[in-house]
Amino acid sequence: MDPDRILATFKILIIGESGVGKSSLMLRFTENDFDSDQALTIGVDFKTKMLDLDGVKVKLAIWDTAGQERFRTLTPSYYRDAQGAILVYDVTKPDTFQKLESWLNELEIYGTRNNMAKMVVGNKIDHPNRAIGREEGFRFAKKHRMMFIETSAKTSEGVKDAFEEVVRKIMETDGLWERNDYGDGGVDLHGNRAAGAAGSCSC
Ligand SMILES: Nc1nc2c(ncn2[C@@H]2O[C@H](COP(=O)(O)OP(=O)(O)OP(=O)(O)O)[C@@H](O)[C@H]2O)c(=O)[nH]1
Repeated sequence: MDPDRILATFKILIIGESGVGKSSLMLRFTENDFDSDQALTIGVDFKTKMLDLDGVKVKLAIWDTAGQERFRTLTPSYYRDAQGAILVYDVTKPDTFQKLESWLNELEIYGTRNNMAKMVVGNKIDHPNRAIGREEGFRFAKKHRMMFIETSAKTSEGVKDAFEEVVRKIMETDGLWERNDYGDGGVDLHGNRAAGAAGSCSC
């Protein structure tokens, strides 16, 4: 098999309250960058990234939505067909942790795949004003049968692991994903051209 072939494309959502660092996590993961003045998201933004995981290439389409209600549109289409979701809270802001329950509800209402891989992420652990302990985050995730990790988009701690664990979980879940179809000519229609490319969704 051609080692450059992309096995599959996975859609991963990032959800959570405004300001928790969703766009920053996406920027850190896709471009290894951080902006301390990151602008808030209006509507939806997405980026793609190629990932080589244990010798297998997959393409990730990462969707980042506005945390602020008034900038949230297109909700059902945002959730449609997603195989993975990252639910983010800010470890310095207890209200963002408490709101996780309603984000989880939204995921259950609009998600179209019931065995979606879900990861709870406590972000901003570099910050001195931590208010939610690691154990608390872990307990919430365990209660809802989700994975858990703490991160800092600023220092990059945990960010790669968060995305990679979601991808691993998707890959090991039967029926959650399909192989890319290259047709009989073996031409990679989705191929490396898209690697690392970024774009905005106008759908
Ligand atoms: N110290 C610290 N600041 C962070 C971290 N992640 C994000 N920030 C900052 O927190 C602020 C909000 O980050 P965003 O990435 O815009 O948050 P968001 O969740 O996408 O917000 P919305 O677009 O409104 O939904 C920005 O000023 C970021 O620079 C982090 O890990 N540590």
